[in-house]
Amino acid sequence: MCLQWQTDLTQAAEQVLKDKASIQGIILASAKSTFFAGADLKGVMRSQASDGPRVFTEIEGIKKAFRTIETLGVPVVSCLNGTALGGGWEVALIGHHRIATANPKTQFGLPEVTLGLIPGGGGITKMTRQLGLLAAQPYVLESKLFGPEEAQKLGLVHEIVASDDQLRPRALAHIAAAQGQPEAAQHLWDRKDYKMPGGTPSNPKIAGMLSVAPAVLKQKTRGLYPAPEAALAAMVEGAMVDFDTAMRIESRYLAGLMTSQVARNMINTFFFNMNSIKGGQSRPKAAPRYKPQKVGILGAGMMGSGIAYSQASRGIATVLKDREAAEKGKAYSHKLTQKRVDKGRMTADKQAALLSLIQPTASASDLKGCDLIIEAVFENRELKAKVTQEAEPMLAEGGFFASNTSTLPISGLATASANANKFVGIHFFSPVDKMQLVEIIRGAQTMTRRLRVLRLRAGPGQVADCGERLARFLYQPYLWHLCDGRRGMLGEGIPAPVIENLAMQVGMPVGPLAVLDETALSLSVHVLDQTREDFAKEGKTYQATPGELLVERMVKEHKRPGRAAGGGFYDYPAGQKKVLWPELKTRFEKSGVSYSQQDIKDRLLYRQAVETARCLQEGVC
Ligand SMILES: CCCCCCCCCCCCC[C@H](O)CC(=O)SCCNC(=O)CCNC(=O)[C@H](O)C(C)(C)COP(=O)(O)OP(=O)(O)OC[C@H]1O[C@@H](n2cnc3c(N)ncnc32)[C@H](O)[C@@H]1OP(=O)(O)O
Repeated sequence: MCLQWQTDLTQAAEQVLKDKASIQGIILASAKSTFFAGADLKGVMRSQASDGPRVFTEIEGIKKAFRTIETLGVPVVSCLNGTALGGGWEVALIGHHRIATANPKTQFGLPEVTLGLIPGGGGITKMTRQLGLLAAQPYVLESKLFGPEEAQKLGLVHEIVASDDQLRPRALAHIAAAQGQPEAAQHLWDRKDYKMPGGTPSNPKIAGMLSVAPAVLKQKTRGLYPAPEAALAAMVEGAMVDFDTAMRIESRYLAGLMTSQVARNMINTFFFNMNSIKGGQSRPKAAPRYKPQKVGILGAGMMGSGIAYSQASRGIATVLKDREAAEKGKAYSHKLTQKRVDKGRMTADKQAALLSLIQPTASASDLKGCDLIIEAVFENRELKAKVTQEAEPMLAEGGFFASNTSTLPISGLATASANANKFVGIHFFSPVDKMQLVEIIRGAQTMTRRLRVLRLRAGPGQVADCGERLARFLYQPYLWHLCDGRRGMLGEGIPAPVIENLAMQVGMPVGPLAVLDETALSLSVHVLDQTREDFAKEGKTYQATPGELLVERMVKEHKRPGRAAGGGFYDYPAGQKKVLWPELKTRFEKSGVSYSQQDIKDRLLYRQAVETARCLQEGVC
């Protein structure tokens, strides 16, 4: 929906109006494999708050042309050969009759709110009038997309054809059959006898539900996303007025959002940046994709067991080695898959096939022939060196070795390896089966080519390539510094519930103290001890931060090592929700400490911004 398209649309609408007498019907079709991708998001990115009035006029201009076509008095048929999203679906909705090609890859719907916008090209008004205020909500407020079959069930598509070449003949046949039938040239909502399915907001049942809808929505958005709130308002306000006024209400809300910083940020992040990542922007262009045939995992703790699951679920033969816990580690994959089997999301056969790929063992000789071995043992240099030296000789010709360490410098660990140039960090995140990020860390001697191959091999999702940043890694120091600031606040005497709640209010999924509990306070203390030792070896003294000292007290003095060990900043009563450890109040809170909620929010976010900028500066990609 770029400017050129807007001009062409206006001209086409003026033309059909002139030629009205000689037109029997109109076919909307696309010359591309995608039917229509909607508003020009690059154009939206360029808009500023001061463009509001102009954007409102543009939106209204587009909808006036839509209206000219759909109220001309002739049947309009949309031939949907492919995906129609956002403004693209709104174009499809001009048609009184919609025919789609059967294709499981085709997507229809209104993704606007995921981009900080609303379907203000008629999408809200028309979907609400077609489906009703309640049934339309998932499609408008939650951007639920749907394929041709679901569209047909919803009455949004009227015919499905097997192939694109059948679209035009079917459309022509429909137009021929519709001659002399005025209702075939009219939308449902333009008919005199139209009634909104389920009722309008004046219906007491609907009114009751609508009275709680803003609160329910706010619980989900925490008031941080303006688009879903605007979409709900446009739906409800629009349902109380005539069609044209409803369309204008939509346009007003959309113009405000389209020229907002929030929408620009969301479009940039969730569309353009995500597309670049998915398209492998930083991957080498020429290197072929590669999948290891056999992977060895050393250590069947929480991380090792999760990594074994992640490899096996991608069809990779996996050897899980642990002196005592290998069977237990494999049982973790059984537990994960059993939940899916129980819910009918996985067949028992598929579960059995996945589990058969995991070979638990206590013997290093079973690692023979692995083309990748990932060490995931306890964060202890001596232990890591020992298992590296034991396992490395088992690697297949050309194979390489990786450490899943989250805290220890790769170059240092690589000194235990006979092939430091084939030694890298592959850092998975906990819980491995859920977390998309995998961090690849180059040691000082890691061959770049090795790293490139690895980036194509790596785990579940996105990969960050970071050199050995600040002698630790990308995400870990990121989290470290963030959490350090936050636990430091607790040390200043700020009440723990205030820190946790304000973090959630700025958009974090859980509070920082909860995150620290998950990653284990004992791990932080272990790193602190190791850092002190490292400094001491160089004749220096490490000055621990207030945050580090607080966690050290939690672990060493109060015996609160974290969630896995039964409790940390939180208590975890069995079968109940976690609660903040009541003694935090007496041990850390300082009565009379003064703080501003806004300052705390800013501190939480500034730290994140500074760390992100530092990553960019250091070329992490
Ligand atoms: C001054 C302010 C200007 C104001 C403009 C006023 C316009 C007014 C319009 C108002 C009325 C309508 C309002 C409407 O309700 C709002 C919207 O429509 S929001 C947009 C909703 N659409 C989407 O979210 C779809 C986005 N696209 C996709 O999901 C996918 O591209 C696809 C359609 C599923 C196709 O996928 P693929 O085949 O894999 O193709 P690619 O994704 O690789 O895309 C190829 C290429 O095209 C670029 N591109 C795709 N869609 C858009 C887009 N909507 N805007 C801009 N560019 C788009 C994509 O980035 C790729 O580019 P490349 O990487 O090759 O450079």
